Amino acid sequence: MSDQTFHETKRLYSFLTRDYQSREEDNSNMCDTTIPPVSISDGASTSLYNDAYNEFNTNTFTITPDLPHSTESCQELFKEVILSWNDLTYEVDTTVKKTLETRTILNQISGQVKSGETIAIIGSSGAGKTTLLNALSGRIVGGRLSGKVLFCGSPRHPDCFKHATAYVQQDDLMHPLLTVQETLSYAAKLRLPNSQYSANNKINRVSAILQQLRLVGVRNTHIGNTKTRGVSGGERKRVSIGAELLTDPRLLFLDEPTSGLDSNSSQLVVELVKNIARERGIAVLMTIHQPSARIFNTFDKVILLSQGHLVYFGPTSTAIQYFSNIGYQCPVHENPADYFVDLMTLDYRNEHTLTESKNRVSVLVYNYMRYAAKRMYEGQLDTGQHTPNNTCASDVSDMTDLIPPTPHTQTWNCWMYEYKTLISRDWVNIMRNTPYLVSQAMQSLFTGLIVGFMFYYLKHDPISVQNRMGILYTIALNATFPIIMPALQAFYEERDIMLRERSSAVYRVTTFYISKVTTFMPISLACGVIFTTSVYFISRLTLTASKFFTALSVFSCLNVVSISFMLMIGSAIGTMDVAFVVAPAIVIIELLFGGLIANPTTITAALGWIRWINPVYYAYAALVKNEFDSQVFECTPGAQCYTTGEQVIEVNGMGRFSILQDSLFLLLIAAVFNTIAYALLRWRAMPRYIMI
Ligand SMILES: Nc1ncnc2c1ncn2[C@@H]1O[C@H](COP(=O)(O)OP(=O)(O)OP(=O)(O)O)[C@@H](O)[C@H]1O
Repeated sequence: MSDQTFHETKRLYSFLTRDYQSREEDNSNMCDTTIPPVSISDGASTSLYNDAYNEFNTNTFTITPDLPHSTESCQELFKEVILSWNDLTYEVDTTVKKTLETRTILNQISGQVKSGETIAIIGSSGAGKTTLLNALSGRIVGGRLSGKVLFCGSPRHPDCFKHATAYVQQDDLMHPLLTVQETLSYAAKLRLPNSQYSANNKINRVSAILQQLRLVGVRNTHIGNTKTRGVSGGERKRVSIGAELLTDPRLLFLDEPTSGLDSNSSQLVVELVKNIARERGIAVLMTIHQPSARIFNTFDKVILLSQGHLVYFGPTSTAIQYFSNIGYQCPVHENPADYFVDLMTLDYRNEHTLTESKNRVSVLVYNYMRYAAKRMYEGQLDTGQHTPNNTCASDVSDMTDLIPPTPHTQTWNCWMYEYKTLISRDWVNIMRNTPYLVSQAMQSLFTGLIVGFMFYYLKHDPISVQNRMGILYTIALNATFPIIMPALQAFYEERDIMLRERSSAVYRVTTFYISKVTTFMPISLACGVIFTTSVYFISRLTLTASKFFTALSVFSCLNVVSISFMLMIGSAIGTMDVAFVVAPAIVIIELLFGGLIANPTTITAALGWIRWINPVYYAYAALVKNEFDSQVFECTPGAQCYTTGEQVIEVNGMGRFSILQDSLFLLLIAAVFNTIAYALLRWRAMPRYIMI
């Protein structure tokens, strides 16, 4: 079918599917043939178009309408419409051969989902399934989205919509070291408002979800990931779904919930979701790539998409009949889903197959437009424009005793409760991360012993001056790379979970940020104490209580700066790969200008200022002052060497500030880094979704 035919078909469809009232007003125009039949040299398609046009005018459609006849179907009519969408179109700008082109990803998609209904969005890869799901769930970023989406009959309010709906992402981002029960319990603590749920209520809800999703047998098994063995893929998916169901959403979106699962697990996931949706009156919309025949038949309705166009939207039970009516009879032993997807897929093997498949898709799209227009004309296809009585305010508590009287008015729990829950979750996670803890402790002890014995038993001769400076610089260095890099990796994993949880407004950014600071700092400080103590005692740096504890305090300040720096990099940079290049590059500059490699007083003015913003310089200067203050060195008379520690401090350009001032500068830098990190994290967690 040519582009022109398609365009004309769309015009007709737009006209036919327009709001009933306005169409009534336009009917006279229709009789006056305002939209004339097109004449395009595209045989089959043109003829179909003209047939449809004439059919519409004479009202002699041949497609049998699938009116509900059974009792169950009649009940359908009384279900409330949770979400309806009309003429949903999504366009993005793409650059093709240096020219900017507009690409239409979704093309005038209309439909609706009712309470208790499970609808699958099916199509080949690139058909626009995820885009449609994102558009309906209010998670589209960038591009232009137009059309109308109504939630319970009203335009969506971002906050209310977020709290009343749930989205299960394709990747199950969860803490791998928590058990299934802990994962759900923490989700319940964070997501359910204390004003409506007591601690016991929350425990009961978790138990109910475990039972409903058949997770009781694995309740004490760790979630796991690619590195640690845990529950199976299907169980992990059910945990993800369970965490979302805890809040009793009115509408549940699932992006490819069966991807990566075997057919039995997929079947179980879909069936459980459908049963829970029915029981609780939740409307479910999910994308699915190529479901098995059994799974396909589980869905109440299907949305078949091809190249961003609607090919069929209606009951699963009538899909085969529909396709048969338009000339595509599904073979008896073939999986209908496979058959439909094959029909809707463009065949790129050669030019001939491509043209053929394009024509077929155009015909399918066109036929659906015709079918939809007729159904709408007869008042059977509700695109959700007429839902005046839908307020979604109906109390669904009679469906299950688990649902509280007002399930959708989530309010934030108090700051302290949220913080305590997050910190407790973090500590459980970190304490179970034995490889991380052991490697951090061993690294500190091992390098501490190596450095200590390298400079074993320092004397007070001129050579010991250089060794002392080397050892102090190593202490400063140890508070940079070994602290920043492992923490950065751990932070990225946490950050991704936070961004997912924040997209459902589970907790505040502040509580997340402070909980991270209070988790990472103690561990790095403990490692710092192990390292500094080993070095001090073995190498015999000046061993007085005051000098030792001062060195420990300076080291701790630099640790705090390093953790703040790590948080800033982790918040600023989108991906861990880039962060792992940027962070070391900056730390190397800090070390270069730290005061040992080049005397800071001799560095050119153009670069000399770097030391004033360099935490390593302040830490090293403080450690040098602490060690060399009041020291006397044995210097052979007539030889050129230091006789006092003060000379060392002065000559090496470390005497500008006192130890206290250096420490305060370190804390100031940490405060600046934390402020930037928090602002960036907030910005990153800010929703940029287009919601219509
Ligand atoms: N923001 C965007 N900019 C450019 N192209 C986009 C954008 N969003 C989606 N697309 C394109 O739109 C098409 C549909 O994407 P979508 O992810 O919805 O497909 P899908 O049906 O979910 O495919 P799959 O099953 O492979 O995930 C793809 O070709 C994709 O590249």
